[in-house]
Amino acid sequence: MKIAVLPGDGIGPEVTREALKVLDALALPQLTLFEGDVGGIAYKRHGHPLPAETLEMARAADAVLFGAVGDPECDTLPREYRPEQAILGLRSELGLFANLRPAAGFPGLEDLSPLKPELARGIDLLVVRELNGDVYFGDKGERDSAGGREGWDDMSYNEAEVRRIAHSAFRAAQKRRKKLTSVDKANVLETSRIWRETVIELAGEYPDVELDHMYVDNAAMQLVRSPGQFDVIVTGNLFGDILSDQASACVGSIGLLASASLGERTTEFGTFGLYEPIHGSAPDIAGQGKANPVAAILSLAMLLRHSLGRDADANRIERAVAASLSSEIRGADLGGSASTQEIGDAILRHLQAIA
Ligand SMILES: NC(=O)c1ccc[n+]([C@@H]2O[C@H](COP(=O)([O-])OP(=O)(O)OC[C@H]3O[C@@H](n4cnc5c(N)ncnc54)[C@H](O)[C@@H]3O)[C@@H](O)[C@H]2O)c1
Ligand SMILES: CC(C)[C@H](C(=O)O)[C@@H](O)C(=O)O
Ligand SMILES: [Mg+2]
Repeated sequence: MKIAVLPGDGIGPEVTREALKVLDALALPQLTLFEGDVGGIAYKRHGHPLPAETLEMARAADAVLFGAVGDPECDTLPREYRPEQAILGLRSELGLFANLRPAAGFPGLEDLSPLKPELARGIDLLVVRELNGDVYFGDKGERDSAGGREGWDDMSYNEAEVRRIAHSAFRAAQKRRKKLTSVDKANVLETSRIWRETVIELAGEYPDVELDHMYVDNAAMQLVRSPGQFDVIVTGNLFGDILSDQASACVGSIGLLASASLGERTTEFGTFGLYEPIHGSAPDIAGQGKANPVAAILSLAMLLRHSLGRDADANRIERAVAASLSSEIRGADLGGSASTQEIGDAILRHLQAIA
């Protein structure tokens, strides 16, 4: 089993270190780790945020464990050299079109959510975010206009792109509470009209799944008003990015939510994938030991489940995280004072107790 570890920038290396501690404690046989540079650190060391050797390392692995990219010192570079291009490049080069972002309330954290505790307790949803298309990957640029410099980004989705992510979402719903909400802006966008019509066409193949549609503005509102109504949400790249950060705040902190990015490639043990927290490099707290490593540790659990076929280990990690959170060892993001390392150590202790 080969895992490519790409810690990246800012808090990426800090949270990835804690995830690797947990992985180490599992003492998996025949596991090889490869570590590569990605993001701002890769630009500074190799002149490119996604060096060819990093991409090759990712390709050759069964799974990629990714930290975060983003470095304020790189913000004024031409777009192709900016750290964020590295994660976009990995997602598209590796064909990872389905981004699963689960958000569920943790016992003991209800009072830390900005929502009423009874609402926070009811959150158990999965955002299935399309990851290879939309306005992220359309043509873009800058041109002159009567109003001065004008930036433009093409937004598009074709039927094939919608179909493959919709299949992923319907299948995910079948394994959960069988309810799928497709989120779009079909009252305004042609992209969304094709999206909605294509999802409806596919629904006939999944008669056991209840499908509804919601405009994204309403979805953002419903997510804070009554999040318990959602089971699986399927949406495009941009809307999924925004709604998943919002869902994380409803649960309690962006430091809690993990993600899996999957495509069609399978490995000897499962599905090839890239696993990362939904948060970024958090330059405002980097290097201070304040980052919550839970999202990174839960991303490792998703890696074990989807790419390495190790469900029991994944479940054990998830139980250890839940136990640790309810034991009130929490970081600054959750009103506590535990450091990144102390949170990792606490999870490790719970993991060993669960064995
Ligand atoms: N997948 C990725 O690598 C990824 C994702 C999002 C943002 N980014 C990049 O990260 C940089 C910073 O972006 P941003 O500030 O908008 O988003 P961010 O997610 O990095 O941070 C948003 C806020 O949440 C806090 N936060 C994030 N993760 C946390 C954690 N684990 N524990 C405690 N607090 C945490 C931060 O301190 C900050 O106040 C930018 O360069 C951005 O492009 C990268
Ligand atoms: C850094 C950025 C390109 C990325 C995205 O928008 O997909 C991030 O916000 C995320 O959620 O993974
Ligand atoms: Mg995001």
